Amino acid sequence: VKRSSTLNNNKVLGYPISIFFIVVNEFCERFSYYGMRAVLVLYFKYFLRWDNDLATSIYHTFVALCYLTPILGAIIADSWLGKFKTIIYLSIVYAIGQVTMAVSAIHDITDKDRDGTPDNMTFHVAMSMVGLFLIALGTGGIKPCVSAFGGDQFSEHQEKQRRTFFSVFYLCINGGSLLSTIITPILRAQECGIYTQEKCYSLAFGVPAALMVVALVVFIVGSGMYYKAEPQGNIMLDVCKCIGFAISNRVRHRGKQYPKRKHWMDWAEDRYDKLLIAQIKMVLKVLFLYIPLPMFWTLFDQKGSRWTLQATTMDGNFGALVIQPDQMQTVNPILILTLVPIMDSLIYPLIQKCVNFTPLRRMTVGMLMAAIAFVCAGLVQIEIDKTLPTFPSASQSQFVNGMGMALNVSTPGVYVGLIDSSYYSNYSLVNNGKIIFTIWSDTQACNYSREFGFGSSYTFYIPGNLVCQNDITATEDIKPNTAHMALQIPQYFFITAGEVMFSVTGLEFSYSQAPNNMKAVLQAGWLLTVAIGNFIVLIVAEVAKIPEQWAEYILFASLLIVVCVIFSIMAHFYTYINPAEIEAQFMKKGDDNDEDDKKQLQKGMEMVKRNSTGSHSYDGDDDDDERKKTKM
Ligand SMILES: CC(C)C[C@H](NC(=O)[C@@H](N)CC(C)C)C(=O)O
Repeated sequence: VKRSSTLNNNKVLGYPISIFFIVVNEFCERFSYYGMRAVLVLYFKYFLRWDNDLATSIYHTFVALCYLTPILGAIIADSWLGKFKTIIYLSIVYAIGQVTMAVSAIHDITDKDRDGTPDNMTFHVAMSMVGLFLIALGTGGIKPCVSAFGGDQFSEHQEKQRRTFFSVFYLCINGGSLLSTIITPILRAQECGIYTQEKCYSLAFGVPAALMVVALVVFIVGSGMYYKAEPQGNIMLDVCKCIGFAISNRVRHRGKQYPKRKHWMDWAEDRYDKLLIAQIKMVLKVLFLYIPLPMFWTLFDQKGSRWTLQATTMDGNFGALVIQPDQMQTVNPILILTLVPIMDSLIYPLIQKCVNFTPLRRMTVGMLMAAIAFVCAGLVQIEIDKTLPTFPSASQSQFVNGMGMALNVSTPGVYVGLIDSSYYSNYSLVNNGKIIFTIWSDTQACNYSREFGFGSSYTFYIPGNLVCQNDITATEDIKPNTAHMALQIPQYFFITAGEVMFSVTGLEFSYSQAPNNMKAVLQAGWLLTVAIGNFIVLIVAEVAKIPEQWAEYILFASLLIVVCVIFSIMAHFYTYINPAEIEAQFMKKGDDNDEDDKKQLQKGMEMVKRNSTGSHSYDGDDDDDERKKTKM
């Protein structure tokens, strides 16, 4: 009741103006986050000089932390500061973190001997770690609050608009991330510096830092237009105490002499408010439903690891466009930008005409799509395996020096090294396309050029009487990749279609099914499934150790199908609720006399009980009156 009366009336096309500031804020924040993340591993490797393993471990730890901190942000928002203030304060922390990263990447700060490399690496490492910690705290902390705060701007009867908002919100996430993952690698490739010119990581981190400041400013500008729900005390502490009491009370009253209660949480009724118990029941029902969900993210997040590695064994030549393996990941946000509007305006309404395509059904189909994507990945892997020998590592080449003197070999960006007489160089990694090597000794120098295909590997024999281009013979150790990267498009299509059905729907579902005072907490619970999904990738990759990559893809697909079946059974027994209506039954308590109180409480409890036994179903209709009839 309070909510509809305090929502401001500034609307455009039926949408509150305030959401404009929220979606722009999300666009800039995601630009900041994904832009920084895009160059992070390279920064670890080439600036901090870490090896691949350390760089990868710290990167994944950082990503996992970003999905664990939402719990903290949600607790602060729902129990203490409210969403608005939490977003402001944690955005400041976030922006400081981004600026810290940008400063940590200025090599000149400690480059006393001015040779282009930092002299006090401990300083840069320490600053980077502090920066990353603040970013994880900020980005994770605000994430559940921003989406829930956006949802708060709609009144109860604006269910359709709220659903569209979550779709637009998702578009902004992907628009921001797409733009930044294109821009920051370009910035990183620039050279900058005061004393010496080096790869410009400070600019690649600085622009995301600036965008985070813009995100904060935009959010503050909208301040006067937001509906700001007040936090209702330390709700999480109350929830924990209430659950604890219900369990201990149940254990204390084990005997047959004690009458059974319908729900184990009802054992808390002796001490706790019935409204709180009803709200906890709503949250627990949704959290229970979340249990199988991490498996979806386990598959989804392998786009950035396994699928990118798969792309390294493929041919990225698209004619006018040459795609690098890690650039294939941009197919996901590009497809999101196309698929979300198509799904919302065409596919969902069409399916809705034939079946009641409820949120949980959409999520189930989304999981199946992800499983199909991994079957596609497995099939592509089988194709690739037909074309791949096992030795040596792809995209590398070596030189064998047949001359009577030591030789130096280099190409722009790669110094193959000094090769002793009658000895061979290490394998060096070079780009695809035409590469010109400069070979020089004490007495002569020459250029040798050659076309390199994706993933190919060569050994070059430099004869004793080197004149150059025509004298060097090459053996092809590994043929160029022949499986084309376009083969990955179907798997990207399915995983992204799955993401739209699963993730966009899940975001809105988590909001709509949460009681008013725990909206951010449930959003954080949703994000926790992403964090757990990422840990499962690490565990399965470590434990399973499947020698054939295609078999690993099929294993993941099969696991998701099993989980999907379990989820669909659980979803079958879930009944959609309208938390506000249930809460309203309890809220009336203060207004009515005791007798009415009892009736209202009885009615509210009945409602929760009916809902928990699964006697009602979600009706995809957006008409408010109709919705009330079928849902309640
Ligand atoms: C919960 C997140 C995984 C959801 C969302 N991610 C996406 O929308 C991805 N399609 C982005 C892509 C660039 C990986 C997010 O909030 O970042």
